[in-house]
Amino acid sequence: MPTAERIDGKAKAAEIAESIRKDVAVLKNERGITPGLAVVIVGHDPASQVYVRNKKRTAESCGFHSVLHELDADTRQDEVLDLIAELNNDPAVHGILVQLPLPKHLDEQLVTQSIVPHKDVDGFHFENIGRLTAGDIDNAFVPCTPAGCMLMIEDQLGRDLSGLNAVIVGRSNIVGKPMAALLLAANATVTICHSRTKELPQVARHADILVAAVGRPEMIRGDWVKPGAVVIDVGINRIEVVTDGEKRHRLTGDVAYEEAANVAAAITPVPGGVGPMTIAMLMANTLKSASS
Ligand SMILES: Nc1nc(=O)c2c([nH]1)NC[C@@H]1CN(c3ccc(C(=O)N[C@@H](CCC(=O)O)C(=O)O)cc3)C=[N+]21
Ligand SMILES: [Mg+2]
Repeated sequence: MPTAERIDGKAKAAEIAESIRKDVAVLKNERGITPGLAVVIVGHDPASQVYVRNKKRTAESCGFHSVLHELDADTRQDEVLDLIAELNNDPAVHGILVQLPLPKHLDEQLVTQSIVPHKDVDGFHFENIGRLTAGDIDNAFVPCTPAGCMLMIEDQLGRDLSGLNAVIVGRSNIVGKPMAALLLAANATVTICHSRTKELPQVARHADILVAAVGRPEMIRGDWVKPGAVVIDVGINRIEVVTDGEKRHRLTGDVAYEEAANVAAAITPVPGGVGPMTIAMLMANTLKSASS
């Protein structure tokens, strides 16, 4: 029997969306502002299309103005940059998100840095990364996935993580690095691990807060987890399983859930954990942009 609390990201995200919906009504009534979110997707990757549709649906349920720009996979870089320039200048658009990954012929860095920082609701612009890293968090857009993880960690442990060891497995610009900045700002002692880290299981076992963001299905086993730890599973891996002779796809995280749940105090499931919280934080960032 797993003893850990299952952290319900889906339910928490729904509560956040409900609260945003109320704030949007007030913003419309008092200032005549409707938050606007523009999502740009290039190409036809099925997983990306699922995420983008989720984002659009949630934005509409929050009362936002939501526009989806679907570009062909062979769209030229200058055409993408022209669209972003148009959205940068559109007063009805408060947030711009370009879905990653982009097709190989496009320069992701050039594209993400072309979004004006005050509409960069993904928090990928260097100005927002700089503010976050320098501790000017209130004036930054914080990347949505680590922001969502942080809210779930706060629910478990409070806002001051003094004396606690946080271990992040994964060093991406989108998750690992901003997650480290947020945990550090909350006074945790932070270790970032990656594929070149020696004796990873041993390092992980020191974690009071373990964040898994590697993109390898169920890599983190039960015996990597310190008893009583809070485990945040950022991984979203589609794996093939065979049930009754039929091939199916199943979603799984970077953590072997059942094993870890026997040791941890609390753990996020996949699906229904970090994913929905990521979308909720995108809505929160867009509302913040429209309000300021
Ligand atoms: N510019 C940009 N910003 C992003 O924030 C961004 C991105 N590009 N590219 C891809 C990743 C991934 N991502 C997810 C968001 C929600 C779920 C989500 O809602 N997941 C559901 C399950 C959805 C399913 O069935 O696939 C869940 O975990 O419960 C997953 C993944 C945002 N990303
Ligand atoms: Mg994000």
